[in-house]
Amino acid sequence: MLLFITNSKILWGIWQVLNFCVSRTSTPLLLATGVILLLVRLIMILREIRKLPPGPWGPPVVGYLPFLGVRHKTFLQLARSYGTLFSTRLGNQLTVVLSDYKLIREAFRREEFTGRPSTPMMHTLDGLGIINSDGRLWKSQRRFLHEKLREFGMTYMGNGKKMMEGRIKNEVHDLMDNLRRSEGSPIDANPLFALAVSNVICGITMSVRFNHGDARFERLNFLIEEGMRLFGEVHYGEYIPLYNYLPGKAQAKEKVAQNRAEMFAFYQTLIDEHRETLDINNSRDLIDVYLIEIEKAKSEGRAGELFEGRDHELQLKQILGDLFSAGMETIKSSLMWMIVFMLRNPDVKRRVQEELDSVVGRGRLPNIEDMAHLPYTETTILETLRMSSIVPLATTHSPTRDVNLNGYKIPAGSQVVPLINCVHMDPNLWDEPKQFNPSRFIDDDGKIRRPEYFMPFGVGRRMCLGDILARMEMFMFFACMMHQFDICLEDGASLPSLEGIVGATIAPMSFRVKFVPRGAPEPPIPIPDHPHLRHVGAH
Ligand code: HEM
Repeated sequence: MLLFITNSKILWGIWQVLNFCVSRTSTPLLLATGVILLLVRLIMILREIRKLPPGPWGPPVVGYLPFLGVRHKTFLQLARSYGTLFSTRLGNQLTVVLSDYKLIREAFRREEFTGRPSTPMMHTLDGLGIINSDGRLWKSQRRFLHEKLREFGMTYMGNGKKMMEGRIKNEVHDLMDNLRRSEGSPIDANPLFALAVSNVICGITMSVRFNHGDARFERLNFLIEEGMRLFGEVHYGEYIPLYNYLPGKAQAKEKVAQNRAEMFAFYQTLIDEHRETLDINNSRDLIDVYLIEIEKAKSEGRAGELFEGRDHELQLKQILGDLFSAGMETIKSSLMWMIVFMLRNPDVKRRVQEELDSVVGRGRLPNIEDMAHLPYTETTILETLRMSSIVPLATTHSPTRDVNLNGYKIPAGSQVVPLINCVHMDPNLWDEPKQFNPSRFIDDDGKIRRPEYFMPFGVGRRMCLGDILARMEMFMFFACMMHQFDICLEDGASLPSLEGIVGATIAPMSFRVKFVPRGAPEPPIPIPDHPHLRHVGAH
């Protein structure tokens, strides 16, 4: 049945042939011709299907969509039944799921897998930015951002590293102060971590820093959270376009667009302010870098080619949005998971604190230089990333042409997802994968080892662009928090759940925690602001 519906063009052709025959021939001959044609077509379609990876197929139109539930969990179950490369149809989208790390690596290092699927949501975003763009625009933007972000300190080397450490330290100090203000009473730490992490990425991209309680920051966060919720509401429309025309769904989609417009208006104000004070020989942040690039292209007469002919400022605004959403939620969720795992594993917590006390001492805060001497602290972060797999399906890839993978055909335009949570919990790769054990990342001579099946940042050509920043940030926030505070539950409270909330990332469910200062409180160390950083809002 599914085959007949999905091949309506063929049916139409057959119908035409039959009509033609009716007018010229007798009924039995007509029927025989029709049946033969249908059988031939059926065989051709079945042959095509046999080339696809195996997998479950659902009813016509909706496919496996009604049985999907929580995607990464359902895919994990299906991988157990159908193997490490399976496919299924979700609405009108063929989805291919990879859960073998070698296969994921093999696929994602190939140019053909750098495409993004063409879905209604992608159309809303207009293929702009970095995360949802593909083809030449993505390639040029990836190269450009890679180079420019290194200049802003997303590197482990040289002055850039120092500059980035300075920025992060500012936010670490602020966060420590805010946590200390709670005076050891139970709090929901989520908003404080969100603020600190946002300030790092907003500093790099727009020279903006928000203070606690800032209305603009709260609005931005609200828009992002509402965006996620609305995206969930219209999610089925990604697979069945007609779904978005159901009552209520069109409004949700409209609201997504309105929210995006409001965020873009915020970015536009900052772009305009930057343009007024632009010094083309000295870029303060990523907005300046883009404005200088635009000016340069204009003066060299190649403005029309810049960003593959797309609107320059729209592209810049989408880049700002992409980096804010990619760089904020991921790190905040990871840090919140670190707190969860520390509460659930007091022995690990104690060992991290012992290591910090013996290597760093109590007289100063940890810094990036200490990272190399704190293997247990670092591997506690790695183990958190492994167990939480906060981006379990990475971002969806889509082959730009029909490709062959492991003997199967992966058609152009299909959706290809890596099942990172499956790789991270595979008992054939990890000893007792459900146990929280940072030492698994430390080899016999005490060195940290990152096996190739550890892939929290994805792999290949579209691997995370912010992994260096993420590692630095997570280390600084986590090490300083553990150095300064004992993390405890309020009396009688149960341990926070390992079940996460599925949104853009998998974040821990809300919980309250006490930050009890350890030893003498650290005197605040004044660190000069980045010269261009603007403070927004009231303390
Ligand atoms: C714990 C923190 C983070 C994790 C776990 C993480 C994970 C990921 C993953 C799994 C992908 C998709 C890879 C793929 O599709 O194959 C990705 C893409 C991306 N990430 Fe991250 N990320 C983190 C932090 C950051 C930060 C701080 C930034 C900001 C600079 C960032 C920027 C990006 C961008 C721009 C992409 C898209 C790259 C592209 O499409 O070419 N990420 N990240």
